[in-house]
Amino acid sequence: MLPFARVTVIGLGLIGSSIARAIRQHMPTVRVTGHDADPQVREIARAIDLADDITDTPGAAVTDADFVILCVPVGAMGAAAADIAADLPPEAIVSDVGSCKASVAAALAAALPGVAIVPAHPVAGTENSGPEAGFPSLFHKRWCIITPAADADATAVARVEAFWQALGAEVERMDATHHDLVLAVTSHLPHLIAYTIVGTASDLETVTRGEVIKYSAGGFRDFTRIAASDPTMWRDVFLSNKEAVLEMLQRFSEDLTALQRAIRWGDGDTLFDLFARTRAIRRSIIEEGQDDARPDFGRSHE
Ligand SMILES: NC(=O)c1ccc[n+]([C@@H]2O[C@H](COP(=O)([O-])OP(=O)(O)OC[C@H]3O[C@@H](n4cnc5c(N)ncnc54)[C@H](O)[C@@H]3O)[C@@H](O)[C@H]2O)c1
Ligand SMILES: O=C(O)C(=O)C[C@]1(C(=O)O)C=C[C@@H](O)C=C1
Repeated sequence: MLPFARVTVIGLGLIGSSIARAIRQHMPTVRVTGHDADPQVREIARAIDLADDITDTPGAAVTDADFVILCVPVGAMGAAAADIAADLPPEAIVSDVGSCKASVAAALAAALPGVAIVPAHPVAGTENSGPEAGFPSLFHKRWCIITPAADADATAVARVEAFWQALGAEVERMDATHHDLVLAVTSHLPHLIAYTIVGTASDLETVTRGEVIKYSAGGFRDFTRIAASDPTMWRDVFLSNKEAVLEMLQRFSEDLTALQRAIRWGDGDTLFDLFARTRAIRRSIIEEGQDDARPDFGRSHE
């Protein structure tokens, strides 16, 4: 049995449009309604036939929904939730896909008192944004972490879990604060490092823009992909997950200082031991099949 019959997606960018496409692929009888605050995005969504209906107002999108997923930047979650509050059917379940969970859970609870809220985070994405960047296999074999409050309705949680499993994801439940700490080191800090290194390289007088492009075939190129990620989304992530990111950044700075010292004092053993350990980590990730599902990594995305 399908977990939901009428799903509404608010925010039709990379993640929202991927969810709409994935529902079409995996649950074709489910009615999908979409809304985006940006009229241009709505126009594109209609042109590419992203959903059964694209509404001009958030209220009209949710009037008969049994499941609403907010797919807007984390800083806009509270406003997007407030926009649907008056028109939400009393039995509807609300979720989100935000990259940080504690701040979003607080914003949703404040805007939607009495509503069944089951926050989720599909740990899958790309550096691209907008309705045309999405693809239906984005969530295949990728983690989706759900972070229900301790007193959340068990049936609502099970239905949201079944929804993500139907889209091909592997679901794990986690406490929101723990999620934010884990993701600070596995996702947020790597983005901060990529933004920094690409910014630093382009600021250096000796590395002209031409040379950055010319010599970016190797490791630097991987950083430029991450550093091309959406500025609004990532500004919001760092402001929303401030405490956890600052804690991980402090730890990272200490480790970087230790490496700086090893280089200064010619301590090759320290460098070699770390690099051998990190190589093993990369290899175990590949062996576990947690490699990349993005279309530009050579997999089919239909
Ligand atoms: N991009 C990723 O890799 C990734 C992965 C997992 C989760 N997420 C999370 O998913 C969410 C969406 O990210 P995305 O990459 O799809 O971004 P995106 O920029 O591609 O799309 C966001 C869309 O939300 C719309 N929007 C903004 N405020 C709105 C509002 N108040 N009401 C309605 N629409 C509104 C924008 O017009 C835009 O079309 C974010 O919370 C992000 O943290 C992103
Ligand atoms: O692969 C990428 O481009 C991503 O940045 C995806 C990524 C990640 O850091 O893994 C980014 C943010 C999300 O919240 C989840 C996934």
